Formats: sequence, structure tokens, C-alpha cells
Amino acid sequence: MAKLNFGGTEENVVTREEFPLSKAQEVLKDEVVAVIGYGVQGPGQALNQKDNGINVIVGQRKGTKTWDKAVSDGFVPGETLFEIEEALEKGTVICYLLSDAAQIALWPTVKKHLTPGKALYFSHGFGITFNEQTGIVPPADVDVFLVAPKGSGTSLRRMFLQGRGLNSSYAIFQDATGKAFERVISLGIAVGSGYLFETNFKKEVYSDLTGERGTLMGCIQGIFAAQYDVLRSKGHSPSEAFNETVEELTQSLMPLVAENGMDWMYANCSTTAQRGALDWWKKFRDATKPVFEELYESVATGKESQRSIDSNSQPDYREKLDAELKELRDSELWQAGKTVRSLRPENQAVEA
Ligand SMILES: NC(=O)C1=CN([C@@H]2O[C@H](COP(=O)(O)OP(=O)(O)OC[C@H]3O[C@@H](n4cnc5c(N)ncnc54)[C@H](O)[C@@H]3O)[C@@H](O)[C@H]2O)C=CC1
Ligand SMILES: CC(=O)[C@](C)(O)C(=O)O
Ligand SMILES: [Mg+2]
Ligand SMILES: [Mg+2]
Repeated sequence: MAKLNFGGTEENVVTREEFPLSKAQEVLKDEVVAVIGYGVQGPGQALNQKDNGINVIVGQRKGTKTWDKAVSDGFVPGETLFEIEEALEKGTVICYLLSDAAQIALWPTVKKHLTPGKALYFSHGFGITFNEQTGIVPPADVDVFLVAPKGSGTSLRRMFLQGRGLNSSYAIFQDATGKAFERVISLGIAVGSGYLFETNFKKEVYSDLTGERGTLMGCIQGIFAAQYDVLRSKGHSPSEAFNETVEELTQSLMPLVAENGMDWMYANCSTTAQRGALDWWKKFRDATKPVFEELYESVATGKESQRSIDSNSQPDYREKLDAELKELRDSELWQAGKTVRSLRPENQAVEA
């Protein structure tokens, strides 16, 4: 394991160089990896493992759309695709990739099949950390660990196909076999991680819930909406407001941040922009920090996990989420965005 300096703090990371795929294949050669659930992470992780030569099967409910998706992705019913319970029985590593809320309902069934020496794998610290809410308490004689890809399962698969790798965190909650470390790292490499950094279940879930509610998803939509509304209220057109709020960010500036950091992006903008951004960023930090404090508190007290469980355990949770997503999609901001996207040269029909 390499120790790397992250801005002055040393942390453990495992890279593909020190733990190559061939080593992961060797460690996992006698394992049957059962991916339970085929939503967003399920396909990404199962397909990457399959392409990496791991013995992977999928457990999914027959007669669902996702069963059909697994078939069209190349999983063969009766060979590599099974009803959930059959997959649980066959698997020596159980990748528990149902939605966090659904994991609660299926837990008694999963537990039944966790015979000594098997491994229970999560991609989130949710179920274990909030076990008073989820009831997920694994038996003592199985390994329990997580590999949490830091991004959508869709990106995990796309980046794998491009020969790249999304980074993941990993954590060991329980090492019953003495082999939890080599098992979890092998799985992390096999699912297509670019590299793995160490955490624990609690830190993974606290940071993940904060990040997705915060800058990654909740906050970013909030600040987009705020700036867009102000520009519109001052008489700017939708296309101007959208371009100046979203399009320029995703198309031009964020790729520069991704490539080489914030100062590099700033340095590639005008000195006028640099002067203004350097003057204003601290004001935005100070304005939002109390909201982030409130958010972290809401995560740490279990309020966020309880809300997620309560709402996503309703029979019509999908329809309700879809209705709220539709509201976003139908907003002027994102409707303007749709037209802006259609105008990107790469989205224009190629002229004869
Ligand atoms: N969506 C993502 O890209 C990421 C997800 N994660 C974590 O990975 C895990 C899986 O998440 P997703 O892939 O988003 O899940 P998901 O919401 O896509 O659901 C996964 C599967 O659960 C099935 N399912 C739902 N309710 C069920 C029930 N009552 N009985 C049986 N099956 C049921 C669905 O049919 C689907 O196949 C979670 O722990 C999540 O926090 C971690 C990183 C990113
Ligand atoms: C994509 C990811 O890592 C998230 C945002 O945490 C999630 O989907 O739960
Ligand atoms: Mg995440
Ligand atoms: Mg998450």
C-alpha cells in the first residue's frame, strides 16, 4: 500500500500498479461474485468484473425491466443470471447493490445465505452505519467491507470502456477470514477503480451523503437556480442566463479545473474575471458554510438516512422521484438548457 501526501496529510492508497488486475484475478479465482441488484451500480460493477475475467453472476427479480437489461447486457438466465435468492446461495461474495432502502426489506433473506467465510460487500456505508434504522447486522463469521466508487455507476462503466478508472474508497468493517484486505482490494480493482483510498463505513456514508446533498448535486442546483433567477429578473434572456450559469461551466471551465485545479482555470480566464472571482469566492463560502454545517449535522444525527429510508421504501417512491425530476426538467432553466445543448456543434445533424 502506498502512502501519498494529500496537501500535507499522508494517506493510504492502493493503485493499479501495486495491485494489478492479474493479482485480483488470482485472489478471486475461486470466488463466485454475486451482484445483487441491477440498477445503476449493479450493471457498471457486474459488467466491469465480467470484462475483467471475474466469475460474476447477477441476482435480480425475474419479470422486471432490469432483468431484461441484464439479459441484453449479456448475462444468461440459469448460467450467470438468477433470481435473487438463487444468486445469494451461489455467491461466495455478495455485492449488495440494491438501493439503500431496499436493502432493509431483503436483509433477512441475505442474512440466511451468509454462511461462514462468505463476504458481504457494499458500495456505501449506509446499511451498517445506520444499523439502528436498517436492522442490518451481519453475522460475525463473514467478511464485511465496501468499495464505494466515487461517482455514478454509469460513469464507472463509461470510464472503464475508455480505459480510464473512477476512483473508489474502500473500508473493512469485519475481517472474519483474515483475507478481507486482499478480497476487498481485488474487488475494487475488478469493478474498474482507477485507485482506492482508505476510509471506514461511518466516514464513507457521512461524507457521501454530505457531498451528494451538497456541492455535487443539491447545492449546485441551488446556486444555478439562484444565479439564473437573478439574471432573468434583471432582463437577461434565457439563453444568456443559461450560458452564463451552466453551459460555460460544464463545457469550458470545469474541464480546466478537472485537468489542473482551480488556480489553473482562473489563470486561463481574463484578469478581470480573476480579480472578481478572487474577491467574491470567500463571500460565497461564508454564505453557504452555515448550510453545510446544518447539512452535516442532519447526516450525523441520522435524519437524512431516516428520510431516505422513509421515502424510498414507499411503493410509489419511483413515481414520486420521477415527478420531482420532471419539475426540474420542465423548469425554464433546464428547458433553456435543452435548447442550448441541441445547438452544440457535435449535437447538430452532420451536413451533407
Ligand atoms: N447510483 C450510483 O451510481 C451509486 C450508488 N451507490 C450505492 O450503491 C448501492 C446501489 O445503488 P443504486 O445502484 O443506485 O441502486 P438502485 O436504486 O438503482 O437500485 C438497485 C436495484 O434494486 C432493485 N430494487 C429496488 N427495490 C427492490 C426491492 N424491494 N426488492 C428487490 N430489488 C429491489 C432495483 O430493481 C434495482 O435493480 C447503494 O448502496 C448506493 O448508495 C454508490 C455510489 C454511486
Ligand atoms: C454517484 C454517487 O457517488 C452518489 C451521488 O453518492 C450516489 O449516487 O449516491
Ligand atoms: Mg457517492
Ligand atoms: Mg451516494
